[in-house]
Amino acid sequence: MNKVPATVITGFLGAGKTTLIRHLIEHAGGRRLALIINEFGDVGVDGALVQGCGDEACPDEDIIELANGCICCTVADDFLPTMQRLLDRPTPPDHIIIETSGLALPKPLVKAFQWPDIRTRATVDGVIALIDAEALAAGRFAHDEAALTAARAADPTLDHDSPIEELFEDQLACADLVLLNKTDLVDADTLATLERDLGPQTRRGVGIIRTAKGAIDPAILLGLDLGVEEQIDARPSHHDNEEDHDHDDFESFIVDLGELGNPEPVLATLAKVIAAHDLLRVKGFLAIAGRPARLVVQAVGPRIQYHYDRQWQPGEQRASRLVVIGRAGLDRAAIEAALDAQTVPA
Ligand SMILES: Nc1nc2c(ncn2[C@@H]2O[C@H](COP(=O)(O)OP(=O)(O)OP(=O)(O)O)[C@@H](O)[C@H]2O)c(=O)[nH]1
Repeated sequence: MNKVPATVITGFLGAGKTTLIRHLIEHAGGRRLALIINEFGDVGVDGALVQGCGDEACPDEDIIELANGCICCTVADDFLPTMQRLLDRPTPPDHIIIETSGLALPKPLVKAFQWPDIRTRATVDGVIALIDAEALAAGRFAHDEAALTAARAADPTLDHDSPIEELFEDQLACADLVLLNKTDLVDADTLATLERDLGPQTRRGVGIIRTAKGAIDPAILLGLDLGVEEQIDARPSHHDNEEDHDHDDFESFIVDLGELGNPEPVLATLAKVIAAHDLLRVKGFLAIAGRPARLVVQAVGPRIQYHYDRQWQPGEQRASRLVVIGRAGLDRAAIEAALDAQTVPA
């Protein structure tokens, strides 16, 4: 029996995974794709952004959201039953695309393909890691050398990089192909330096391809046919000796707001909040008073992007909802109060 190939898309928060997947669906070339989308927060922003963008290649019922925390920690409860249901269908999809949350380790997910009921019917075609070139150039995945040296001086047994750096390294070490994305945001010299520095962090023979907005021919990504689950044990991870990897280093919550005033002051406030609380990621939908369309807001570190994506539907509640993700210990009350001050009185 032919196994259904599955491609795992990994990459830190905001690297461009959903954008890449939209591009894949829009250029599927006759393949019937199923998507499994996993988000750290549980608002389902990514699913909402992919729905309807390629009905023939991937109708909405083939987009499955796993919003119960990071997929790497809920493999048995969420991921395996989902895979089983997909594979049990009378006509399973031609290819399964799995978007892991930006804080997920890809290795436990690939290992799930070793489970008896899955390994006979599906295989990991390849693991693709996306990197935000702008964030990498800004040093956002590197540890603070001074802080680490001080911590090691206090505790010589300490063998712990920053949690972000560990995740970044794990995602990279698991990849069969690396996409250095957001090349439109950095200059050519910087890109060349990034590529040179990334080389030694990837496994031998792994290619690094430059992309902008995830625009790449799906034929390059899909059909690698590597059977990664057979070799995954040889790929190193910082978390190999841990029973259970938890995400205590990070925190996420949802801010629910009503209708907001003019977008400019709202976005200016958001920029201040992100800087003041060193937020990693903010995304969601805003209802702007007097505007018939909803405003999609996407912030990755300090960079905020936004656009109106569609009209509010009849019967749909005009409300604003943002997922906020940062390092553990966020001052939730202060963040909510600052954003709530932008709400217009009902
Ligand atoms: N300028 C630029 N922006 C990009 C590119 N790729 C993605 N983006 C933007 O970066 C933001 C995050 O992109 P997503 O595709 O949502 O990233 P993600 O990796 O799915 O994010 P999480 O699921 O939250 O981890 C969005 O505003 C995208 O429009 C790119 O190549 N260039």
